Amino acid sequence: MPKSRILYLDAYDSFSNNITTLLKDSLPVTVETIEIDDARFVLNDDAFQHYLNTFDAIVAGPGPGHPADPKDVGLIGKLWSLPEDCTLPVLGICLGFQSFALAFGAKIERLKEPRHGLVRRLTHCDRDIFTGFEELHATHYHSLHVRLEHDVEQHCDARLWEPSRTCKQLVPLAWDVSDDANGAILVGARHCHKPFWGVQYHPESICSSGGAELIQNWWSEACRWNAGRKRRTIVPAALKPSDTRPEKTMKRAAQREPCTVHWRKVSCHETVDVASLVNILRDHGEGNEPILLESGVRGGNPVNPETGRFTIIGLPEIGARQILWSVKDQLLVIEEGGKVIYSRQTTIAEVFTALDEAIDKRKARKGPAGVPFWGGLVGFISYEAGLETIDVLPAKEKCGRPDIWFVLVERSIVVDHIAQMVYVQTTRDNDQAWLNDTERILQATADHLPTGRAMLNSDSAGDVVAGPTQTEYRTKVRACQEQLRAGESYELCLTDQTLVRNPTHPWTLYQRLRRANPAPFGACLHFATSHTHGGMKLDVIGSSPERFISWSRSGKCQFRPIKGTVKKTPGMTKEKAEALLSSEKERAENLMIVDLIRHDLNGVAGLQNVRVPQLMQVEEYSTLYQLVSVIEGNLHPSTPLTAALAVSLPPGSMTGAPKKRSCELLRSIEGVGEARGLYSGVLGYLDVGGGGDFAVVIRSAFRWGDEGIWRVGAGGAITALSEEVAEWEEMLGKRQSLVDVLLGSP
Ligand SMILES: C=C(O[C@@H]1C=C(C(=O)O)C=C[C@H]1O)C(=O)O
Ligand SMILES: NC(=O)CC[C@H](N)C(=O)O
Repeated sequence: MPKSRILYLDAYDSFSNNITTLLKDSLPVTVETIEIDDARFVLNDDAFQHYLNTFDAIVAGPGPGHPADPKDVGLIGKLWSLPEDCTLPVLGICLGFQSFALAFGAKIERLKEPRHGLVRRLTHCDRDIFTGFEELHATHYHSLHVRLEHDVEQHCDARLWEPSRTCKQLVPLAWDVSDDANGAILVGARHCHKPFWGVQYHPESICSSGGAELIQNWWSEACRWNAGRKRRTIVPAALKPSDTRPEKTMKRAAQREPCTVHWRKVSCHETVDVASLVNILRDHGEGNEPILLESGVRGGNPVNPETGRFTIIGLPEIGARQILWSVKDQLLVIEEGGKVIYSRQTTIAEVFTALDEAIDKRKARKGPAGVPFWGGLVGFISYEAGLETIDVLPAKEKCGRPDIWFVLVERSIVVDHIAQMVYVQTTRDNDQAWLNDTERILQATADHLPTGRAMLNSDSAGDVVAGPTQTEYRTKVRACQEQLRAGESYELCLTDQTLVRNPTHPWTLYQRLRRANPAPFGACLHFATSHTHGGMKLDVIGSSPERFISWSRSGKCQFRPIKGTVKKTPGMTKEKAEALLSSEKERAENLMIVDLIRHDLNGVAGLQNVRVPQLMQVEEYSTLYQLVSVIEGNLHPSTPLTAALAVSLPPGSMTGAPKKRSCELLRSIEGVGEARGLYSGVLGYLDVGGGGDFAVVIRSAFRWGDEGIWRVGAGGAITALSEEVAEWEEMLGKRQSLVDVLLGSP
């Protein structure tokens, strides 16, 4: 027997994949998803009705915007007035519920205080789709609500469960009566005789209880209705490939013979000082700048042993292969040996395929066990490249520099800060001489690497060239909150840029930064092309605390979003920070991003078992306390290397939710004359063994060679509960360590 079929109508929400996963996990069904503006159906009601006949039921999803705006609800708006013989059971969630209620006479109004990421206990009628629940906790993401004109004063009044005078067809099923500011809010209802149900909360959220049971209750009701009507679902003919939403994966390159990693291990009796090691390697190198991805150390221990155990020093040869792409000209360029060896206009999806193939070609099966990087591609993907993956156009005049830039690293040194071990590695054949030499140099110095005495070259003071004023920033916070109140977004990560001029050598500046703010994702890199973009140069110094994504060679994929920040002012302790970060505001900010990242992960084809092993724990960094969650899933061995990365850009912690609408809004609110660029993008590596690790580019500065000016981005998540001054101060706190370093006043 073919499985029952549910259609999911996606209103461009950042939680949709969590809902479809919940449906698939809780019911014996297949789920097909289309967007609310699917071009096959928006102007063709016959085709839509024909298509609907191939389903047993529909879930109309949540999303940004207003249910009365056809652009926001699209096809969802057509469900409520279908001809009798086409009607089928629908569950509306949030926006979907509002659209349903609006169609039957309810008023949709703004809440006095929007509720985004807030978890509340519901009062329900214990029947219909709410049968069998004792306590039900519900996560809310809404600014608008359904008003039925109940003239009920008492929350325990039996009339709560009766239709109101003005809206006789809607039967209330659940309320939230815990909200003093907003009064009683309708959170569940059904139509008195049509097969329409709706909830105003998110049953799929990690913090909602009873999601699966609610869905099962609804499915039983839906099946009963279908059986009562003897409704027959038409089994669809085999769908043409163009009829299904393309899976967001790319082709996998054909398997080749595995490459070999040659390596040596040098043990050190003292803590390895990375700066000294880099200085030695620079002295002995061929003039090329090492690429440093450093795990910061404080008092001899990694600042975060879980994400920051290893330091990677890439030693690309002069003329090493580089892969570049920019949003503006969509040109994929490969340079090698100082020449352009490939150049073609491509979509960003093809760039990911090119990166996959570049690694597949060099795939290694064996190398030092436990060392996460054996060689591979090191580089970044800008925020604007991320926007491209979700069809948000960055203002083109803001682009033009490389948005994706990776350099091939064949020789590398990896420091294991816990085992006090240094690995010398090469993926080149016939590289024994280099291995021997480097091992010898490290052996000779290993036991007396000068700790913490790295030489600082001459340096100058810097000056701030441009940056936001408090008034400007606060105006932008207000603009964000107006959008939040209107239901256009649940959370917006507002950012701004400060420009600092300082001609000091980047390596000197980085050495200051690593001492002032050791971080698990420290970075110092210098990239340069020979031809592409007219001979482009880039310097980055970074001290990011935030992992975006990592995946192990065996396919364990992890995200570690940070959301929630407390500055280390005098007298601030971890206990006090924990108390502050346990506030509803901070937890709501974090929860929204956890749900968003679960959605991103649930969207990776073949990925299984999305879980949240750590929900909102306080972690301590040099200058801040941060609230951190961990989301994991298992990648299938056949999943292309960059698949999970490609579907989850730009990082949700730098956008807000829902991601697409929030990015569109931020584009106009931020209005900075420049792209965010590397800031808010990701930086890290793709390893020839099959793993990868990328940080979110924050607490970092970058400089394009032609400018001599460092850009420091900083910002924070704005929610309805944010306070203007506190947001301004949070932004200052986040940029401070970088600005201090660049001004020369650590
Ligand atoms: C926007 C920044 O940081 C992001 C926002 C955070 C927040 O709102 O609490 C925390 C970490 C980052 O994801 C930044 O550092 O500039
Ligand atoms: N989660 C949602 O679907 C939100 C619906 C609507 N945009 C609101 O804010 O009320």
